[in-house]
Amino acid sequence: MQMSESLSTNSNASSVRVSSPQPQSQQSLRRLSLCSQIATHSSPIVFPEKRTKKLKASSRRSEVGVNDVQAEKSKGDEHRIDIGGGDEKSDLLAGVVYSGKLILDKRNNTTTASSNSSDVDQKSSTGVPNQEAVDAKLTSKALVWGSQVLPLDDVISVTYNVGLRHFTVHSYPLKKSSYGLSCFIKPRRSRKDFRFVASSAEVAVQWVGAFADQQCFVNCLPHPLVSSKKQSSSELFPMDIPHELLFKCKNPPKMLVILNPRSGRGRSSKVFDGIVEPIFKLAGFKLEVVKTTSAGHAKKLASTVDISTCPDGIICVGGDGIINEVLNGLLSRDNQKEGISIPIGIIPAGSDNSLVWTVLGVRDPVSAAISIVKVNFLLLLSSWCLLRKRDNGWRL
Ligand SMILES: Nc1ncnc2c1ncn2[C@@H]1O[C@H](COP(=O)(O)OP(=O)(O)OP(=O)(O)O)[C@@H](O)[C@H]1O
Repeated sequence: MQMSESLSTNSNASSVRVSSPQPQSQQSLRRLSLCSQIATHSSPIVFPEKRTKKLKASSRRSEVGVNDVQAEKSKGDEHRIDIGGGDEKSDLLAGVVYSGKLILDKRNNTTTASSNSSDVDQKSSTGVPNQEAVDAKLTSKALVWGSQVLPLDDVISVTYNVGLRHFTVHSYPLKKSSYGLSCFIKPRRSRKDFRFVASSAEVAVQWVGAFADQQCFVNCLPHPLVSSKKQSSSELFPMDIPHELLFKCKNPPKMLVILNPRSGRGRSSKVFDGIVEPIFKLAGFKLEVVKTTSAGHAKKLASTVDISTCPDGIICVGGDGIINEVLNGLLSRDNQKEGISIPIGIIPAGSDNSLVWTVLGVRDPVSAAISIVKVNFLLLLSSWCLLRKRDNGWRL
């Protein structure tokens, strides 16, 4: 099978991580743009209607994160990437950062919410599926293969086992039923893993590196045979992360989680442990979780926590009350400047959650977790204060 890959640099790659300090004005602008990203993150991506009758009929079904118009197309069209179809779709398909041939291994794709990245790849066989390679490309906004489009906004991370030809893309696309009147219908996302096979291990590394360039977290794991005690052979399969991946992979964010176990009539711990923490783990986050023991505990924590232990932020899990406590705790710190500079994430797990929905436009815990993973934090108290003064939306 003839493979051809070409690597080009992406000048438009957005950098939304919080690690490097920037001048204050730029930081404020970035935070504002992040807030607006968050507000729109849970909105559905709607591809415009196709011109032909056949595709018009399927346009309702194409309003999904993973765009599957395959069923309506003839088999001859199967491996063609359709770039036409309107501005929004063209927007997703523009700005190619890497392209080549990939095989989607349908045998190993999972939708299990609880399985973690290493489970997925340990379970996978290393054999190559008997399927045809299709044209694939990674743009700054989406992964496209055949006629399928997976927006990068829905991608949490990529798992790669050193030395193998395959890699797995972990995503949380919106369920079809979540579209429509997004103001009234609770958006629902569920996990979907796509296992791709490249022409060689070197090409797989390049694909994974291209994902890393687009701010996707990369779980780099040893070769399955090396990690297996029985068949350990570090000489045959070096465990070292390929050099080209090493410098592209980012340090995972380190955050403090303050969880009110009484929120949401006692359901918040279940929400966090069952559906939220797996997303953060998949994205490589290092979390320290503290469950509050009484009213006022969250405020005390926020007012005294050593910020160097959670340099990337504090995530509040609960309802409006716990957010209120954390904000007040940060404002009452001896070093208030430090307090208002710490990024704050909110996972709605209370009984009402009106604050997070009103201010950030996110109301389900999965979408909120994905927003934090994709843009790294939700709001900054300093920006919040600034914005509240204006009283007309998220502007300076
Ligand atoms: N361990 C705890 N035991 C009892 N109360 C607590 C505990 N931890 C926090 N609290 C208090 O519980 C109050 C309500 O919590 P929170 O707002 O998070 O949940 P909720 O009432 O379910 O959500 P919402 O405010 O959205 O309706 C908070 O103001 C906080 O002071």
